[in-house]
Amino acid sequence: MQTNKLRIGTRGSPLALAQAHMVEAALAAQGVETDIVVMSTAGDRITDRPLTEIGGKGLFTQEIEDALDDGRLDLAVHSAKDMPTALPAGLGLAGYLKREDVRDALVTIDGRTLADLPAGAVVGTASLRRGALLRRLRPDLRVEVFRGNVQTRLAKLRAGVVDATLLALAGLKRLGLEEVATEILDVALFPPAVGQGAIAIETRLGDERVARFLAPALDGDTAIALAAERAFLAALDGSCRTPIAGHGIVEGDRLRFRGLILTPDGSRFHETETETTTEDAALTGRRAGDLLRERAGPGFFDPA
Ligand SMILES: NCc1[nH]cc(CCC(=O)O)c1CC(=O)O
Repeated sequence: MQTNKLRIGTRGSPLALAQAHMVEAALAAQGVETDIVVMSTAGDRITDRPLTEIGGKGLFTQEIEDALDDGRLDLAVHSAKDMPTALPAGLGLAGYLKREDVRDALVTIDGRTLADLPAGAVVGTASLRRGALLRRLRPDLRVEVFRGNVQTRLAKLRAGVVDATLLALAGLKRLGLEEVATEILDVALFPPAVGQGAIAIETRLGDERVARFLAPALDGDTAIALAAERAFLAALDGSCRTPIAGHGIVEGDRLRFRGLILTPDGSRFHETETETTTEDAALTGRRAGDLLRERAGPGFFDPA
């Protein structure tokens, strides 16, 4: 028998599942029935090497996108932060749920804040951006590569493998773990990754049926901010090897955008801040990216 349920593809981590359930709930609110299909990706299976070594962001999306492309799925739910700027032919981001808090949180076991951590304390993070921002503020700390999903990282922290870790507050909130955050870091000091806090919904381009069902669940301001941020990332040709932060804030018909690139050791950085109309979001992001690339000059991202 033919079923009209929409099939939602997701990774199987607790955070991915929580996010898929949020999309499911948004669709259920309009009477749209769904099935959640859990898929494993290369990024989930390879957990013993830094992501930069295995080769990029598509790692967490390939298997899901293949299933979307050949019709086994109708939509896929992702953390916007984990989505490459270029998607496979025939697929696109239909939009985003309303964005959660974009900030990073420091987590320590004993309640010490970033300022309280002693010299030499070990901070685990897999993110080049967090590592570079951390080194810029506290060059006396030791930053170590630290992978695994949110629960795995918290378990390593409790086991004493590291003294502290940095996680997206959005993820902690969605997992009901907000209270583990020791310190919520200000965006001025710790600007977020492009897309942080936003849940992206990927669909087949031209699938009008799915687009119609999704439309009421999507948030316009989030889409504007993300258009600027993702254009910024694309202009910088941002790979996993580049510490980049980009943050768009929409207020009425105005968009404020801040972009930052750093060397991995945090010693050098270039930053830009602009305000434009929301209509120019993608252009604003692209110009900011071009500007920083030009200012940084060739070689900025190449390890010396
Ligand atoms: N790369 C993993 C990832 N992708 C999205 C989030 C958090 C949720 C979000 O940013 O929406 C996380 C975990 C983290 O950074 O702590």
